Amino acid sequence: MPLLEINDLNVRYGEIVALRGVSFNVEEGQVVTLLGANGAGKSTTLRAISGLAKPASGDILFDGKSIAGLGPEAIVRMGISHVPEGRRVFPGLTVKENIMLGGSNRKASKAELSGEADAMFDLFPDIRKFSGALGWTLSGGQLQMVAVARGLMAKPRLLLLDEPSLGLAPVIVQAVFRIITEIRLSTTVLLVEQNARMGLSVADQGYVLETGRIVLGGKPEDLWANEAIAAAYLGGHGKPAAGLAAH
Ligand SMILES: Nc1ncnc2c1ncn2[C@@H]1O[C@H](COP(=O)(O)OP(=O)(O)OP(=O)(O)O)[C@@H](O)[C@H]1O
Repeated sequence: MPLLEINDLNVRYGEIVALRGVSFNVEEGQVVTLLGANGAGKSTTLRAISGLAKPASGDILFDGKSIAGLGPEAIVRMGISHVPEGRRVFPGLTVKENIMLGGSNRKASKAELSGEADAMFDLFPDIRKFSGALGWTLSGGQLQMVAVARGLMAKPRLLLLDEPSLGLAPVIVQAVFRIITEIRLSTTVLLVEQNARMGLSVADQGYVLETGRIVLGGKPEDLWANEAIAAAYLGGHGKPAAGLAAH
């Protein structure tokens, strides 16, 4: 049984149809990457899974149980943690306190959460020096690491990661993706990325969304071989980008 099963999912924002008949599975232990241009529906897919967007129809099964329409708190308690785009951190708290907040869904004591947050800095050494600081100024990459560390504090069975590379310099993107390769050793990951090269480099399976529909899916090596993946990024004109073709 897949850990996550999405069947014929439709999501609307008022008149706007954001997802049309989206179906795919995520097997336990896999990294699955959703690719697609701006507005294709990638974030909406994650929002529907984590309970932030209500499906108009279709179903979402997690570990065999329907979670479609449940609220975000119930869903996080079941073991799904969502790291949204935008890396929101709370400026009135230290970096460590920001990370500890991610564990507030669990029954763990403050001391346990504190110990686990300290251990997170082994995975994210770049932000260790900010651990206890107030009034910190973090770079985009460091904010992203705080957001991912916070998501991991929920000890999720499934981590939803929305565009972790957005706006980051290439060297920082590589650091973030190195962390994903470590996370995947213990956690199933559903990743949204516009950076196809990076997104597929860590994936077992990839899907391309276009205007709310899955137009292509498969193993990374098969997707690379298909010009449609380039087309998805070039507005559907089918001209392969040099970077993609060179893979
Ligand atoms: N809160 C909202 N209200 C109305 N329409 C929305 C809302 N959020 C998203 N949409 C619309 O739903 C569609 C899918 O958006 P979504 O954010 O899921 O795409 P995306 O692939 O994640 O793109 P991006 O990378 O820009 O976030 C788009 O047409 C978008 O304009």
